Amino acid sequence: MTNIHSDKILILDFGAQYTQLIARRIREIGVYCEIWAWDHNPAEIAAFGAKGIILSGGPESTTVHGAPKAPQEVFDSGLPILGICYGMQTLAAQLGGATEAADAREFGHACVNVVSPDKLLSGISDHDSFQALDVWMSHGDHVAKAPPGFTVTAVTDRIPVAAMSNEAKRWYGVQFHPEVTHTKQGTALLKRFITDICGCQTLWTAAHIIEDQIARVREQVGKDHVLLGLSGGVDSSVVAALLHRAIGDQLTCVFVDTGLLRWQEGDQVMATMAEHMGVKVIRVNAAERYFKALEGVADPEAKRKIIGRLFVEIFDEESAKVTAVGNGQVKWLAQGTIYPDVIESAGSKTGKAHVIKSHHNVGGLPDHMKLKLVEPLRELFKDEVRRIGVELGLPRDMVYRHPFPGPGLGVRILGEVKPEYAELLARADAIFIEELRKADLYDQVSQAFAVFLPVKSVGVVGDARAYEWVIALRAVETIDFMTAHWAELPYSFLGNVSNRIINEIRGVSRVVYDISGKPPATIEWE
Ligand SMILES: Nc1ncnc2c1ncn2[C@@H]1O[C@H](COP(=O)(O)OP(=O)(O)OP(=O)(O)O)[C@@H](O)[C@H]1O
Ligand SMILES: O=c1[nH]c(=O)c2[nH+]cn([C@@H]3O[C@H](COP(=O)(O)O)[C@@H](O)[C@H]3O)c2[nH]1
Ligand SMILES: NC(=O)CC[C@H](N)C(=O)O
Ligand SMILES: [Mg+2]
Repeated sequence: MTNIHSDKILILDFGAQYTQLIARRIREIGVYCEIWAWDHNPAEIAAFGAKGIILSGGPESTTVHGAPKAPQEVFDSGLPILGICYGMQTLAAQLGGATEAADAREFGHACVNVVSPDKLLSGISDHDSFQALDVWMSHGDHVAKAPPGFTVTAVTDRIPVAAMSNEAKRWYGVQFHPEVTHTKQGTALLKRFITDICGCQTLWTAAHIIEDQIARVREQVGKDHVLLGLSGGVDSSVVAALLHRAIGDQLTCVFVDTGLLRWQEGDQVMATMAEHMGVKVIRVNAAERYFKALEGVADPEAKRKIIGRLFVEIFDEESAKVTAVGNGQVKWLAQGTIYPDVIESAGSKTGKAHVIKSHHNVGGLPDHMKLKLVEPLRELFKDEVRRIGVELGLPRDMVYRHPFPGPGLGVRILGEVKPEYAELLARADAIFIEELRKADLYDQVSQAFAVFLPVKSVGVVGDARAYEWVIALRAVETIDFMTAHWAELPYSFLGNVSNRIINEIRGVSRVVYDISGKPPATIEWE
């Protein structure tokens, strides 16, 4: 980002899936921050002028020889340090404590008992009668012994050190993840660290981010014409509004009907766009092309790559047809890529995270693209994007729509994609969404959809044997889509949806409900 007048926090990234989330929380609190790889040139640390340093989590293990370490400059800086998960483990390992890999793994919710409140933890609790925190954990290793000079400030019933600190040095460590929303007091803890311990002022706001991005886009594209992949979803609609404001008629949008969209979505998207956006949109009907390219392909990553490649091919073709405004050339492809797309595809700037799945708009991009990318939301999260959308004046319905992945039904039909499966799934999905709206549950879940399982199961329909497909329903509650709870929808509601799907859609004999959290499951099935 551009130079701004704000106190700063430096995050050193050890490759956690959640590193960007730490940055997000800090920006939400109103403080500017940057993420650097843990092995970034340490000589730059002092010059950066941070008021505090956060060491992120990460997939490596400090118990293995050659594990990543915080550079000595971090300790020499005299700044407050907060180690999170791996970050705390490396503090322990580097400062004379001990870590071990044991069976006491913790994934998901844990209750942390505060045994010796310090400046970070004092007065923060989820319970009235004793001081304890409901937190989110994701670790296999743990700190077995705090280093000299450190006090163990919290424990769980599974691990001996859930938090520790050396208050004289202002060095803190937590095994849990304060940055994820499922750690209830997480933001309070981070705020405590950033404002009370590091002494930062909270002046970095959402309006700043819009201004900053508009300035950056103008600088980046100059007088060139930009083509935007517009899906009708939240992210690309917000990009459309942002670019419209930044570069006006130097923008043309392309909406691709992949045949893998929600039921009758193509028409709806075109209607909404014409009504609200006031930008030029070209619709490309490409269903046959997608089905043909996906024929016989069952592997999720392979499917994602094919879908991504076709998107880019189509954008490339369309760019040749556009009558460009400005200096007469389409040079840029804009996309509504947001941070979760990037991090799960291991495209993070620091390159330390592991691949979870290749989002079509990130991992799926071919090496030699004719167009260059403009992705103003690339470092932001969904709720930040929504706030920006509201600030830019987009309609509420559009901004609060459930997200829909670019590969669409392509990753919700497990295994090989066939047109008949897509139709059946789109219809089942439409029933589920319609019922959610009717029951006033749509806004209470963050994302809901149906999944097609290529599994046949026996049923009895009108006294006759049926041997048909299975539909899974998925609904989750989440703020940032990085972690999620399955939604506890009422049984009667689920029963009703199941009845409708089985009765109204020929070829489905069974409906199941997905009760997996993220982690370990992802939101989409592929
Ligand atoms: N059918 C499509 N036509 C054109 N571009 C698309 C299409 N689907 C996805 N894209 C591009 O890929 C990007 C990523 O898709 P993604 O689904 O994550 O975002 P979105 O559709 O804009 O928002 P949402 O997450 O709310 O669905 C989009 O922002 C858009 O640029
Ligand atoms: O545009 C997209 N292209 C993709 O390839 C893709 N894969 C997942 N998603 C959406 O991202 C969020 C997190 O999903 P996962 O937990 O399945 O990774 C959820 O909201 C998913 O719907 C995608 N969006
Ligand atoms: N999330 C983390 O930082 C995990 C740290 C380390 N890899 C462990 O499993 O304990
Ligand atoms: Mg989408």
